[in-house]
Amino acid sequence: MIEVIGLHAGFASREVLKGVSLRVTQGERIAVLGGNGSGKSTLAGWLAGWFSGGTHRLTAGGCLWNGRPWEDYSLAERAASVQLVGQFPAQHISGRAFTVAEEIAFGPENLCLPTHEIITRRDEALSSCRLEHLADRDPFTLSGGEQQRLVIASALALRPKALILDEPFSNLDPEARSHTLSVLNALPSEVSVIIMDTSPDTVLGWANRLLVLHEGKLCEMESMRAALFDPAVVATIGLPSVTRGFLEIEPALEAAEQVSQSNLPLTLDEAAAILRRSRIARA
Ligand SMILES: Nc1ncnc2c1ncn2[C@@H]1O[C@H](COP(=O)(O)OP(=O)(O)OP(=O)(O)O)[C@@H](O)[C@H]1O
Repeated sequence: MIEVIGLHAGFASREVLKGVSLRVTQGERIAVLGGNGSGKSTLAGWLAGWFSGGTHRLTAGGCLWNGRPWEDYSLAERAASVQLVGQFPAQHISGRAFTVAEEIAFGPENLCLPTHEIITRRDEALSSCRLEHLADRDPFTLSGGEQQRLVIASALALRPKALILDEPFSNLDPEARSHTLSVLNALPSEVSVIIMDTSPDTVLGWANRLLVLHEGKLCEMESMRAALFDPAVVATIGLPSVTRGFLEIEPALEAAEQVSQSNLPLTLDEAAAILRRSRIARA
Protein backbone atom coordinates (compact mmCIF):
# COMPACT_ATOMS: atom_id res chain seq x y z
CA MET A 1 0.00 0.00 0.00
CA ILE A 2 2.25 2.85 1.25
CA GLU A 3 5.96 2.26 1.12
CA VAL A 4 8.54 4.72 2.35
CA ILE A 5 12.02 3.77 1.23
CA GLY A 6 15.13 5.30 2.76
CA LEU A 7 13.54 8.73 2.90
CA HIS A 8 15.90 11.61 3.60
CA ALA A 9 13.79 14.75 3.54
CA GLY A 10 13.19 18.05 5.23
CA PHE A 11 13.47 21.69 4.35
CA ALA A 12 16.02 23.84 2.63
CA SER A 13 17.90 24.51 5.83
CA ARG A 14 17.48 21.17 7.54
CA GLU A 15 17.15 17.45 7.00
CA VAL A 16 14.34 16.22 9.28
CA LEU A 17 13.90 12.61 8.17
CA LYS A 18 17.24 10.83 8.00
CA GLY A 19 16.64 7.54 6.27
CA VAL A 20 13.08 6.59 7.18
CA SER A 21 11.65 3.34 5.85
CA LEU A 22 8.15 2.11 6.49
CA ARG A 23 5.76 -0.31 4.85
CA VAL A 24 2.08 0.19 5.60
CA THR A 25 -0.17 -2.69 4.66
CA GLN A 26 -3.93 -2.83 4.34
CA GLY A 27 -5.92 -2.47 7.53
CA GLU A 28 -3.03 -1.66 9.86
CA ARG A 29 -3.58 0.61 12.86
CA ILE A 30 -0.26 2.37 13.33
CA ALA A 31 0.77 4.91 15.95
CA VAL A 32 3.85 7.02 15.25
CA LEU A 33 5.01 8.71 18.42
CA GLY A 34 7.59 11.45 18.67
CA GLY A 35 8.44 14.59 20.55
CA ASN A 36 7.80 18.11 19.28
CA GLY A 37 9.81 18.84 16.16
CA SER A 38 10.73 15.17 15.63
CA GLY A 39 9.24 15.25 12.13
CA LYS A 40 5.83 13.64 12.54
CA SER A 41 4.04 16.21 10.39
CA THR A 42 6.82 16.07 7.83
CA LEU A 43 6.51 12.29 7.63
CA ALA A 44 2.70 12.51 7.52
CA GLY A 45 2.96 14.83 4.52
CA TRP A 46 5.28 12.51 2.64
CA LEU A 47 3.11 9.49 3.44
CA ALA A 48 0.10 11.28 1.99
CA GLY A 49 1.96 12.40 -1.10
CA TRP A 50 1.63 16.06 -0.31
CA PHE A 51 5.27 17.03 -0.58
CA SER A 52 7.09 17.04 -3.82
CA GLY A 53 8.34 20.58 -4.20
CA GLY A 54 8.19 24.07 -2.72
CA THR A 55 10.25 24.47 0.44
CA HIS A 56 10.25 20.70 0.96
CA ARG A 57 13.53 19.07 0.17
CA LEU A 58 14.00 15.45 -0.81
CA THR A 59 17.60 14.33 -0.54
CA ALA A 60 17.19 10.62 -1.13
CA GLY A 61 14.62 7.84 -1.17
CA GLY A 62 10.92 8.34 -1.66
CA CYS A 63 7.42 7.21 -1.04
CA LEU A 64 5.32 4.85 -3.14
CA TRP A 65 1.60 4.19 -3.28
CA ASN A 66 0.86 0.70 -4.57
CA GLY A 67 4.34 0.50 -6.02
CA ARG A 68 4.38 3.83 -7.88
CA PRO A 69 5.59 7.27 -6.78
CA TRP A 70 2.91 9.75 -5.79
CA GLU A 71 3.83 11.94 -8.76
CA ASP A 72 2.31 9.29 -11.03
CA TYR A 73 -1.15 9.88 -9.58
CA SER A 74 -3.59 12.70 -10.29
CA LEU A 75 -4.84 14.84 -7.41
CA ALA A 76 -8.22 13.08 -7.55
CA GLU A 77 -6.52 9.67 -7.35
CA ARG A 78 -4.44 10.81 -4.39
CA ALA A 79 -7.48 12.22 -2.60
CA ALA A 80 -9.39 9.00 -2.99
CA SER A 81 -6.38 6.95 -1.87
CA VAL A 82 -5.03 8.72 1.19
CA GLN A 83 -6.45 11.47 3.34
CA LEU A 84 -4.30 13.44 5.74
CA VAL A 85 -5.99 15.24 8.61
CA GLY A 86 -3.42 17.76 9.71
CA GLN A 87 -2.75 19.30 13.06
CA PHE A 88 -4.56 22.58 12.43
CA PRO A 89 -8.15 21.91 11.35
CA ALA A 90 -8.88 25.47 10.21
CA GLN A 91 -6.21 25.06 7.54
CA HIS A 92 -8.21 22.21 6.01
CA ILE A 93 -11.48 24.05 5.64
CA SER A 94 -12.00 24.81 1.99
CA GLY A 95 -13.49 28.30 2.33
CA ARG A 96 -15.80 27.30 -0.52
CA ALA A 97 -18.70 26.09 1.61
CA PHE A 98 -21.22 28.08 3.60
CA THR A 99 -22.23 25.21 5.85
CA VAL A 100 -20.73 22.17 7.54
CA ALA A 101 -22.85 19.88 5.33
CA GLU A 102 -21.59 21.62 2.18
CA GLU A 103 -18.02 21.41 3.42
CA ILE A 104 -18.27 17.64 3.84
CA ALA A 105 -19.84 17.31 0.39
CA PHE A 106 -17.11 19.47 -1.19
CA GLY A 107 -14.58 16.63 -1.57
CA PRO A 108 -16.96 14.05 -3.07
CA GLU A 109 -18.30 16.78 -5.43
CA ASN A 110 -14.77 17.38 -6.64
CA LEU A 111 -14.45 13.69 -7.40
CA CYS A 112 -17.50 14.23 -9.65
CA LEU A 113 -19.47 11.49 -7.91
CA PRO A 114 -23.20 11.12 -8.65
CA THR A 115 -25.46 13.30 -6.48
CA HIS A 116 -27.05 10.40 -4.59
CA GLU A 117 -23.57 9.11 -3.68
CA ILE A 118 -22.47 12.56 -2.50
CA ILE A 119 -25.55 12.84 -0.28
CA THR A 120 -25.06 9.35 1.16
CA ARG A 121 -21.42 10.02 2.00
CA ARG A 122 -22.19 13.46 3.44
CA ASP A 123 -24.95 12.16 5.68
CA GLU A 124 -22.93 9.16 6.86
CA ALA A 125 -19.96 11.38 7.74
CA LEU A 126 -22.21 13.90 9.52
CA SER A 127 -23.70 11.13 11.58
CA SER A 128 -20.53 9.17 12.39
CA CYS A 129 -18.72 12.32 13.51
CA ARG A 130 -21.75 13.57 15.46
CA LEU A 131 -22.08 16.74 13.45
CA GLU A 132 -25.75 16.57 12.46
CA HIS A 133 -26.76 19.36 14.85
CA LEU A 134 -24.08 21.59 13.31
CA ALA A 135 -24.88 20.74 9.68
CA ASP A 136 -26.13 24.25 8.83
CA ARG A 137 -23.43 26.19 10.65
CA ASP A 138 -20.66 28.16 8.96
CA PRO A 139 -17.52 25.97 9.36
CA PHE A 140 -15.50 28.97 10.51
CA THR A 141 -17.83 29.56 13.47
CA LEU A 142 -17.17 26.12 14.95
CA SER A 143 -15.01 25.56 18.00
CA GLY A 144 -11.56 23.98 17.52
CA GLY A 145 -12.80 20.53 18.55
CA GLU A 146 -15.86 20.80 16.32
CA GLN A 147 -13.65 21.85 13.41
CA GLN A 148 -11.43 18.86 14.12
CA ARG A 149 -14.44 16.55 13.82
CA LEU A 150 -15.54 18.35 10.64
CA VAL A 151 -12.15 17.83 9.03
CA ILE A 152 -12.20 14.14 9.96
CA ALA A 153 -15.75 13.87 8.55
CA SER A 154 -14.65 15.54 5.32
CA ALA A 155 -11.77 13.08 5.02
CA LEU A 156 -14.04 10.09 5.69
CA ALA A 157 -16.48 11.27 3.00
CA LEU A 158 -13.74 10.63 0.46
CA ARG A 159 -13.63 6.98 1.59
CA PRO A 160 -9.83 6.84 1.53
CA LYS A 161 -7.95 3.55 1.62
CA ALA A 162 -5.55 5.04 4.13
CA LEU A 163 -6.17 7.77 6.68
CA ILE A 164 -3.36 9.69 8.35
CA LEU A 165 -4.16 11.82 11.37
CA ASP A 166 -1.60 14.25 12.73
CA GLU A 167 -2.18 14.79 16.45
CA PRO A 168 -5.94 14.42 15.99
CA PHE A 169 -6.75 14.54 19.69
CA SER A 170 -5.08 17.81 20.60
CA ASN A 171 -8.31 19.85 20.38
CA LEU A 172 -10.65 17.18 21.69
CA ASP A 173 -12.10 16.65 25.15
CA PRO A 174 -11.84 13.11 26.60
CA GLU A 175 -15.33 12.13 25.45
CA ALA A 176 -14.70 13.38 21.90
CA ARG A 177 -11.33 11.63 21.94
CA SER A 178 -12.81 8.26 22.75
CA HIS A 179 -15.61 8.84 20.25
CA THR A 180 -13.04 9.63 17.54
CA LEU A 181 -11.25 6.39 18.34
CA SER A 182 -14.52 4.50 18.03
CA VAL A 183 -15.16 6.18 14.65
CA LEU A 184 -11.72 4.99 13.53
CA ASN A 185 -12.40 1.50 14.87
CA ALA A 186 -15.65 1.39 12.92
CA LEU A 187 -13.90 2.04 9.59
CA PRO A 188 -13.87 -0.88 7.17
CA SER A 189 -11.13 -3.30 8.25
CA GLU A 190 -9.20 -2.82 5.01
CA VAL A 191 -8.63 0.92 5.68
CA SER A 192 -5.17 1.62 7.11
CA VAL A 193 -4.99 4.29 9.78
CA ILE A 194 -1.85 6.04 10.95
CA ILE A 195 -1.95 8.40 13.91
CA MET A 196 0.90 10.74 14.76
CA ASP A 197 1.01 11.75 18.41
CA THR A 198 3.34 13.07 21.07
CA SER A 199 2.10 10.82 23.84
CA PRO A 200 1.22 7.14 24.05
CA ASP A 201 -1.82 7.74 26.26
CA THR A 202 -4.67 7.85 23.76
CA VAL A 203 -3.35 5.54 21.06
CA LEU A 204 -2.01 2.63 23.09
CA GLY A 205 -5.16 0.58 23.40
CA TRP A 206 -5.98 1.29 19.76
CA ALA A 207 -2.81 0.71 17.73
CA ASN A 208 -1.60 -2.68 16.62
CA ARG A 209 1.78 -1.29 15.65
CA LEU A 210 3.86 1.34 17.39
CA LEU A 211 6.73 3.27 15.89
CA VAL A 212 8.84 5.96 17.43
CA LEU A 213 10.30 8.86 15.48
CA HIS A 214 13.46 10.06 17.12
CA GLU A 215 16.41 12.02 15.76
CA GLY A 216 15.17 11.60 12.22
CA LYS A 217 14.90 7.81 12.42
CA LEU A 218 11.80 5.68 12.70
CA CYS A 219 12.28 2.84 15.17
CA GLU A 220 10.07 -0.17 15.47
CA MET A 221 10.69 -2.41 18.45
CA GLU A 222 9.83 -6.07 18.91
CA SER A 223 6.79 -5.19 20.99
CA MET A 224 4.99 -2.09 22.21
CA ARG A 225 6.26 -2.84 25.70
CA ALA A 226 9.86 -3.00 24.52
CA ALA A 227 9.35 0.28 22.68
CA LEU A 228 7.75 2.08 25.59
CA PHE A 229 10.42 1.07 28.09
CA ASP A 230 13.35 1.86 25.84
CA PRO A 231 15.28 4.57 27.73
CA ALA A 232 15.62 6.79 24.64
CA VAL A 233 11.87 6.55 24.02
CA VAL A 234 10.99 7.23 27.65
CA ALA A 235 13.20 10.31 27.49
CA THR A 236 11.30 11.56 24.43
CA ILE A 237 7.65 10.69 24.93
CA GLY A 238 7.55 9.51 28.55
CA LEU A 239 5.71 6.53 29.95
CA PRO A 240 1.94 6.28 29.59
CA SER A 241 0.15 8.16 32.43
CA VAL A 242 -1.37 4.90 33.69
CA THR A 243 2.06 3.31 33.96
CA ARG A 244 3.49 6.33 35.78
CA GLY A 245 0.56 6.34 38.19
CA PHE A 246 0.96 2.65 38.80
CA LEU A 247 4.62 3.03 39.65
CA GLU A 248 3.52 5.52 42.34
CA ILE A 249 1.05 3.13 43.98
CA GLU A 250 2.93 -0.09 43.30
CA PRO A 251 4.61 -0.25 46.76
CA ALA A 252 1.13 -0.46 48.35
CA LEU A 253 0.14 -3.55 46.36
CA GLU A 254 0.16 -7.10 47.66
CA ALA A 255 3.53 -8.81 47.28
CA ALA A 256 1.95 -11.24 44.82
CA GLU A 257 1.06 -8.32 42.60
CA GLN A 258 4.46 -6.65 42.55
CA VAL A 259 5.04 -5.50 39.05
CA SER A 260 8.07 -5.41 36.85
CA GLN A 261 8.72 -4.04 33.42
CA SER A 262 7.24 -7.17 31.90
CA ASN A 263 3.83 -6.78 33.51
CA LEU A 264 3.52 -3.08 34.35
CA PRO A 265 0.18 -1.92 32.96
CA LEU A 266 0.27 0.24 29.86
CA THR A 267 -3.47 0.83 29.60
CA LEU A 268 -6.33 1.49 32.01
CA ASP A 269 -7.76 -1.98 31.37
CA GLU A 270 -4.47 -3.64 32.31
CA ALA A 271 -4.18 -1.50 35.46
CA ALA A 272 -7.76 -2.30 36.48
CA ALA A 273 -7.11 -6.03 36.09
CA ILE A 274 -4.05 -5.88 38.37
CA LEU A 275 -5.90 -3.80 40.97
CA ARG A 276 -8.86 -6.17 40.95
CA ARG A 277 -6.54 -9.13 41.51
CA SER A 278 -4.76 -7.27 44.29
CA ARG A 279 -8.06 -6.55 46.07
CA ILE A 280 -9.06 -10.20 45.73
CA ALA A 281 -5.70 -11.25 47.19
CA ARG A 282 -6.31 -9.00 50.25
CA ALA A 283 -9.91 -10.19 50.79
N1 LIG B 1 8.24 24.87 6.31
C1 LIG B 1 9.28 24.62 7.11
N2 LIG B 1 10.47 25.24 6.87
C2 LIG B 1 11.56 24.96 7.66
N3 LIG B 1 11.53 24.12 8.71
C3 LIG B 1 10.38 23.51 8.98
C4 LIG B 1 9.19 23.71 8.21
N4 LIG B 1 8.21 22.96 8.74
C5 LIG B 1 8.74 22.30 9.80
N5 LIG B 1 10.05 22.62 9.95
C6 LIG B 1 10.97 22.09 10.96
O1 LIG B 1 11.08 20.69 10.77
C7 LIG B 1 11.15 20.03 12.03
C8 LIG B 1 10.08 18.96 12.09
O2 LIG B 1 8.81 19.61 12.07
P1 LIG B 1 7.46 18.78 12.15
O3 LIG B 1 6.36 19.78 12.12
O4 LIG B 1 7.48 17.72 11.12
O5 LIG B 1 7.59 18.12 13.60
P2 LIG B 1 6.47 17.46 14.52
O6 LIG B 1 7.05 16.20 15.07
O7 LIG B 1 5.20 17.33 13.76
O8 LIG B 1 6.34 18.54 15.66
P3 LIG B 1 5.11 18.91 16.64
O9 LIG B 1 4.87 17.74 17.55
O10 LIG B 1 5.66 20.09 17.39
O11 LIG B 1 3.94 19.25 15.78
C9 LIG B 1 11.02 21.11 13.10
O12 LIG B 1 12.29 21.43 13.58
C10 LIG B 1 10.43 22.28 12.35
O13 LIG B 1 10.85 23.50 12.90
